[in-house]
Amino acid sequence: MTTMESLIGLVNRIQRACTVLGDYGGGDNAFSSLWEALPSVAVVGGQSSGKSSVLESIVGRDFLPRGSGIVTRRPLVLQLHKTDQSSQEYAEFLHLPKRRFTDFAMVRKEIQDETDRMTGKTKQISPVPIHLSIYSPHVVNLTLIDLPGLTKVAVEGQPESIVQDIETMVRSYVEKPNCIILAISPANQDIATSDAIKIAREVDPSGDRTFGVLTKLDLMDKGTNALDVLEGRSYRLQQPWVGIVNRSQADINKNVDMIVARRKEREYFATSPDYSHLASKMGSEYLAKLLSQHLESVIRARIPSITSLINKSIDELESEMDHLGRPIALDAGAQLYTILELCRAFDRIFKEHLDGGRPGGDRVYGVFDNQLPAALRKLPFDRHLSLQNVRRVVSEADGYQPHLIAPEQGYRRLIEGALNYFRGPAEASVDAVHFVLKELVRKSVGETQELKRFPTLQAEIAAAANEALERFRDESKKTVIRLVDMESSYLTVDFFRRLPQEVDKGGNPAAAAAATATNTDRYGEGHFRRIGSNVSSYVGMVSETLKNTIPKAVVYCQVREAKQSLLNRFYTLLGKKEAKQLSQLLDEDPALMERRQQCAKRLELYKAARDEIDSVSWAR
Ligand SMILES: Nc1nc2c(ncn2[C@@H]2O[C@H](COP(=O)(O)OP(=O)(O)OP(=O)(O)O)[C@@H](O)[C@H]2O)c(=O)[nH]1
Repeated sequence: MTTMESLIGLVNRIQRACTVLGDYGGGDNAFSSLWEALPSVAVVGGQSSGKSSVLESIVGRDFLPRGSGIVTRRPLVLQLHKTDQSSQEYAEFLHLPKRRFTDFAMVRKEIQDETDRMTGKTKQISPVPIHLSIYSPHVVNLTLIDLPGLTKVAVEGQPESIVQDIETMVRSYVEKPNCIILAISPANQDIATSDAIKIAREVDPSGDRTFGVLTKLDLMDKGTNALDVLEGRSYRLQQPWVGIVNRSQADINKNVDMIVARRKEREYFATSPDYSHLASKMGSEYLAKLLSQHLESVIRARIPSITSLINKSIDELESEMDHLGRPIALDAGAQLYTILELCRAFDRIFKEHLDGGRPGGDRVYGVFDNQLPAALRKLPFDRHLSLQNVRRVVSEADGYQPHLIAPEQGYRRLIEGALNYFRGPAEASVDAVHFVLKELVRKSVGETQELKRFPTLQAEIAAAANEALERFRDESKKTVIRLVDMESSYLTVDFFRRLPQEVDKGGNPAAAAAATATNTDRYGEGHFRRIGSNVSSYVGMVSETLKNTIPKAVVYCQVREAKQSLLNRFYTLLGKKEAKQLSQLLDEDPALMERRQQCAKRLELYKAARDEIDSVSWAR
């Protein structure tokens, strides 16, 4: 069953949590304010209009600082908690959580001291509220915010801006649509000149959330009364006006007890010829009940939207926390674990690029399918196997004794010379794949969201990956060059055995004729052209082979290694690092740390608020 206590108590607790976490109205906060979503009652009025007196008579205790000039210089959030009839009255400040004040003179002193702590002993003001809770059987559950009194002139020792500063602070509270305005005006002044009504009218023109309170009824000139105001004829509000008779200065000086004062106030209204017909709706006790009931109904109406604000904020904050990353542990083991997790996250993305799922891996195949064959086609074999060159190479190989049947040495030299050309495309394929892999590392580092918060580690992983790729490239180059060298070191015997001499044996007359011609033409142009063409077909065959084996070597040495052991060496080095070096790797951007801290604080606040709401069972 929802009770007034539980609803107002709930808002009290959320307000306290807000203040602890630096979220209060008028504060400069980058986040949407939960405080602002909560209903509150702000006491507004000109200096000496009787604000403190009203507050004290609602509480039934003297506890507010008194003095001339500006006394209330910080907002005072006064939370009243009704306790069992038998329990002792005490007060507690949020900034002094373990101390219970039973002497209300000490409460007054602490308000003064705490004000001075924030503003110095100057007459400056501060928007940071002081939170005071009063637990008493004589109060109703209610939260009131006492604000500095509106003034028209700065007094000695105050900056000229004070008049405006106070108004700005008061306005920052009362302009919030959730703020109930307790507008205090003295009855011995023309209502048209009331500071409280003036500001209330500006921020709440319809008068929905303004409660007009008329103090000092007893000080009105004889023969006059405030019925025009109290009955709503002078200035109409949606809520009823409440008249009050507080203790006079003389009563205060005589230390007239609050309980006595309340009784006297009741008697005043009961016996007053002007107001006795309104007696049941006048006085500070009635005002307290009225406010409490109103606050309760406002809170009840606001709960669904507060709940949805809280849930929405929690979702937003959690997703922001996920984005920012959770805080890092301090011990070396946990740090190493975090680093390894981050490395793995990067590695996973890198592999996705290679295996598909993310783009880029296909460019490796592009190297094998386009670049390598194109480079092979462009090799200058025509020049190398031109008639002129063939003749020159063969002759040089023969020396003083020209070859008799076939130029074995000449063939070898021509073939070796041609095969040498394959080194270029082989190495170029290695380099091309290297650059594809390097680019994928760069992309993967950028795409690893988790790494964004650790610029140092990000750079180290990129460096380690690139260094590994360099090693794989060296190994790959050695392997492909070896493939080319292997082709030179042992020629395919079958190929030569199948050359035209063998064709002769087939008994083909045309071939036989050609063979005869070969003999006659042995050292002529045709002879060298045939040598060139034989070498060319041999080289063509080797080219086909290499077109297949170079990709195999490149994938084996670079792509496969990158997939399997890109960060292996880095892992080994990590294992040898000391705690300090590990935490250096997890060095975060300070702005990010700050943002996370703020987010975490907020999240804590909203979760606490959600728990508070959950803990109250609502009557639907
Ligand atoms: N007789 C009589 N005196 C009152 C009444 N209300 C306030 N006073 C006196 O008016 C003076 C000012 O009252 P406060 O309650 O201090 O007024 P305030 O608005 O809090 O003043 P500041 O804190 O200075 O802005 C005190 O001397 C009170 O005793 C009232 O209803 N009747």
